[in-house]
Amino acid sequence: MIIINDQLEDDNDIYKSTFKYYKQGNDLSKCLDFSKPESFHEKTKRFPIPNISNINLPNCLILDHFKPLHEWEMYTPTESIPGLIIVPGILHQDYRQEWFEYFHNHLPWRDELQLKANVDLNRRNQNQLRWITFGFHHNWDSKIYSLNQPTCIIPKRIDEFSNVISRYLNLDFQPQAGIVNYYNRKSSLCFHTDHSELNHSIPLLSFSLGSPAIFLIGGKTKDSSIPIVPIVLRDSDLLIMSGDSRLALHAIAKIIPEDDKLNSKSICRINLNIRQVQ
Ligand SMILES: O=C(O)CCC(=O)C(=O)O
Ligand SMILES: [Fe+2]
Repeated sequence: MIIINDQLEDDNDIYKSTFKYYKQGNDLSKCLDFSKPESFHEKTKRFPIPNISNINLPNCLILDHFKPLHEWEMYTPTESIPGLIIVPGILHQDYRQEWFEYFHNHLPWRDELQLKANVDLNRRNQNQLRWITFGFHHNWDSKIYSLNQPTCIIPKRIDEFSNVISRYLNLDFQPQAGIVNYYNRKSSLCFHTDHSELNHSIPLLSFSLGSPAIFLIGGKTKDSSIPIVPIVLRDSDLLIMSGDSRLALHAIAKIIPEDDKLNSKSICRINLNIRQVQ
């Protein structure tokens, strides 16, 4: 009897079953996929990009890496929790590999940035890397940011990236903390919310590099009536979690490796997640 009850509970957890469904299968037919217009045209609303004729970011070395602003497209899914924004493919094709390599081969080994990681960064074991954090560090157990740490270092490229996005999209955003997530073809990330930051009215920026992934986003709690929306996040897609979506449950159910010969331990997707804490 008890076993049957347990089974029922599992089946009733739509978050668990949806995650399992997308983790196990390769069914992309219900996903919003911004590389396939027929998959998203009727399920998203497109809104205009702010009209900024010239942006002046002194010494910004990476501005040329982005597509010109008039080529950016901004969408919000009509069924998802409000406030979720997707800006697909913001980098020029020529720079995408270079950005992946920067986060894969360069950033983690920069001692002076006072990074934290799931591994000993002195050992340079790339394939074991799952995450690094920068800026105000987050205590995973207490879920509290160390706001009194003596220095809060934001890597220059990430600071410039945040500035370009804020200026282009007219956001009031200061990068103060962040995580870089490293995924291999077998990796996934369970449903969670990001609520440790003190000010939830400020959006969170999430930038994907490398292999596509199935991202799921639902409501703020599992008993919410808001549907879980599956979205394929591809190389150089920007996701902004603002408004209600800032505190929504979200997950990465599956990585879709594009190269079948890829070693199962090799990092094939990287996500940069930048937050303003206070
Ligand atoms: O990898 C992703 O796209 C999501 C990462 C994420 O949700 C997080 O770091 O909190
Ligand atoms: Fe998250």
